[in-house]
Amino acid sequence: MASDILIVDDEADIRELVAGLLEDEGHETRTAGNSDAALQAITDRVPRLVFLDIWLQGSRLDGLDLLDAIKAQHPEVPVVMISGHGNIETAVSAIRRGAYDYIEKPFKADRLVLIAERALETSKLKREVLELKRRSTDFAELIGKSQPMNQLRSVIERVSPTNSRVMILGASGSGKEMVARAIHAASPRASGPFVALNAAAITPDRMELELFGNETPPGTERKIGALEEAHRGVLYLDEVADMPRETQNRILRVLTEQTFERVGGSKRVKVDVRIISSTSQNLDSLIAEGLFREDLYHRLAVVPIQVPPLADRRQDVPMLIEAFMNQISEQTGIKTKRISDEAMAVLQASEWPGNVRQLRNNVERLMILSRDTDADHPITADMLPNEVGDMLPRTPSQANGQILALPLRDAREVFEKEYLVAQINRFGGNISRTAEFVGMERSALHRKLKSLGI
Ligand SMILES: Nc1ncnc2c1ncn2[C@@H]1O[C@H](COP(=O)(O)OP(=O)(O)OP(=O)(O)O)[C@@H](O)[C@H]1O
Repeated sequence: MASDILIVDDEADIRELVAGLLEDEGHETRTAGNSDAALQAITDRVPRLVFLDIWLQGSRLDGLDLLDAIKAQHPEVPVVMISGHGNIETAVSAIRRGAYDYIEKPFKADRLVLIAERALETSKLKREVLELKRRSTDFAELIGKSQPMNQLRSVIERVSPTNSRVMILGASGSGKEMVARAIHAASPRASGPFVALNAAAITPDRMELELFGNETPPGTERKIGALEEAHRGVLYLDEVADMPRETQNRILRVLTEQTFERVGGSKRVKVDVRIISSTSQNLDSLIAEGLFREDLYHRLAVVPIQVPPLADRRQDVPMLIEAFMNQISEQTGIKTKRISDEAMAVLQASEWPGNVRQLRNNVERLMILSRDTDADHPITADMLPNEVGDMLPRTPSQANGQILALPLRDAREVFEKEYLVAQINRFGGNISRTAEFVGMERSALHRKLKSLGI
């Protein structure tokens, strides 16, 4: 796992030795010979790990004071103390003050590398735990075998290894963030961070702070912005169209210059971040209205990816329901249930304007509401939440009572047409499966469709 490591020691040969050993392991290193240079390096970009000498000769702050200063601003960054022979006690007290570990001079190369790997791994795990807690979902895998899903998967496979900026377009709840995570997981940045920022959930006045972080007086904790946090990883800008115009201008600068300024700061911070953005809005009209910068769109959407709404891949509904049931059962201990064919037909035919998220919420509701019913009793259509029934497409003839104005023969034809169109949609255009379900021979169904003009 390549990481940005800062080595602080007053002796140049120790600095070079440590840096050389870590670089041989594929890490990126920076060095500082005194406390001010170290603080400056941290200000330039927050490292993932610091090696810090306890005795910093000729420095404004000694090692322990510098440790305090680093911990005050960046409690999450692990610091490994480098101690001389005679100051093990000081090293132990450093651990009480928040150092991750210490290494004694003269040290063996293996031990140094091992401590670095362990410290990086621990802080990565901490980040991941935080991230998992924050995420409402545990799914790493995109579920669905429909043609639109297979197509989406192949686009993800092709775009992941590149460093191209991707813009994910699709309705709310359709799985845009999951796609972004899948790209990250399959990319060379997989071991780096995935930082998500939802522009729709942040007030415009906090936007810049969240994105760029700030600079505060020494000794006070400062906010690390999402861009800095995502160094060597991916920054996911969710609902990018909700970004204030002013922030759009600044993002555009970041994209052209690969550097940015923190709020209240004057220095340029350099980062290596792949940006994946998403929107559920129609960007063309926002661009036409002057609400979204067209040049920013072109920079962000080097590869646009469209995520299909659930209504365009109804065949995936049973598979999604099964996966959600298993997942919810694992999390809550509620047993999974069988769903009757009739209830499944309703679930598959519904419109799902809130897409996969809405489906998942309904599965959860269903499981909770039916938890006390007999385990062998399947979920039937009358047990479905009203919300599901309300989403069934209203056929035009039902909607305007037209059918009542027709003789039986014509009414039957209207009904057959609407019924078959709905079934074909439900099975994603697959005639064999539709025929099987409606109880007709495939060839008979073909003839029927032809005679009805479908
Ligand atoms: N193909 C899929 N397989 C499994 N779960 C999915 C799939 N698509 C979406 N989900 C689930 O649906 C929910 C919504 O997905 P996600 O947050 O990725 O959607 P989104 O399009 O980013 O939503 P929003 O527009 O609200 O940000 C999550 O719980 C996610 O796990």
